[in-house]
Amino acid sequence: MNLAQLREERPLVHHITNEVVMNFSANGLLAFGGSPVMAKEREEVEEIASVASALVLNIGTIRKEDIETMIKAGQAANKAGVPVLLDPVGAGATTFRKQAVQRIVQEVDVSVVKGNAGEIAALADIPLKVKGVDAEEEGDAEEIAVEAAKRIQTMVVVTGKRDVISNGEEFTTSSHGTPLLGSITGAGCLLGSLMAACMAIEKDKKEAALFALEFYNKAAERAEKKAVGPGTFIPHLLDELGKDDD
Ligand SMILES: Nc1ncnc2c1ncn2[C@@H]1O[C@H](COP(=O)(O)OP(=O)(O)O)[C@@H](O)[C@H]1O
Ligand SMILES: Cc1ncsc1CCOP(=O)(O)O
Ligand SMILES: [Mg+2]
Repeated sequence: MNLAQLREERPLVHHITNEVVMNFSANGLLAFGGSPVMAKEREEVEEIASVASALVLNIGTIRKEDIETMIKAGQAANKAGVPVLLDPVGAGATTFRKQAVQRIVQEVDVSVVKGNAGEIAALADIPLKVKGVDAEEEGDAEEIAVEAAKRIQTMVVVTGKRDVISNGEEFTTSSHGTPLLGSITGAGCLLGSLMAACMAIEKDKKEAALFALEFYNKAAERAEKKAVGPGTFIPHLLDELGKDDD
């Protein structure tokens, strides 16, 4: 994965995402070196998705009418060869969310699904308890990642204390980061934006996902050292995302 190339090209990442994190994701992606655009009007999503360098579908505050919009955008991206990242936020919390993401993975050729253990387990119908948008128990992240990737036939990234990437046959684990990431909202969503930007530059999806995971979590480790709490962690994280990896 060539970070200098990413920062030179500034890939345009089209987001159909939740209202909670829009601003944070845009700022974090800009700091990293990408170019964000948030657009969810059904009339325009196909046009934007097909000229973007990557598409993020994040169901955090999804409403019924948004499902169709996400599918349209995803299919336009597929036609144009634009990679699609799905974040099944809160998929384990309600039947509505679970069915929405299950429909999206059926109708869109999703390049990578990234979520916490509870969300990925729900999407793949693997039993696990969840509460709201956070996983209540991590379960076996490796087992969930491999089984989910096998069932939905796409690359899966399970995030948490340990992050696991799997294609359904093998898995790779990464253990960087800080629990402070769990004290701010949008930490997972922003990781998805970075991963999508990396997929625009690096065609090997696993390499792109692993680079984004490690770069992001190492930036968070550096930010933690400078922060006094979640409030000051956020600006330090944004600053660290703009630096080179060590
Ligand atoms: N306890 C932890 N220790 C280190 N890193 C963590 C921890 N929990 C989450 N992370 C990191 O925070 C980011 C968001 O992960 P997670 O909290 O699972 O997502 P979400 O916010 O979508 O639930 C990931 O980069 C993950 O590696
Ligand atoms: C709190 C909340 N509620 C709906 S979407 C959202 C943001 C979730 O962000 P993340 O999954 O990155 O923690
Ligand atoms: Mg999340």
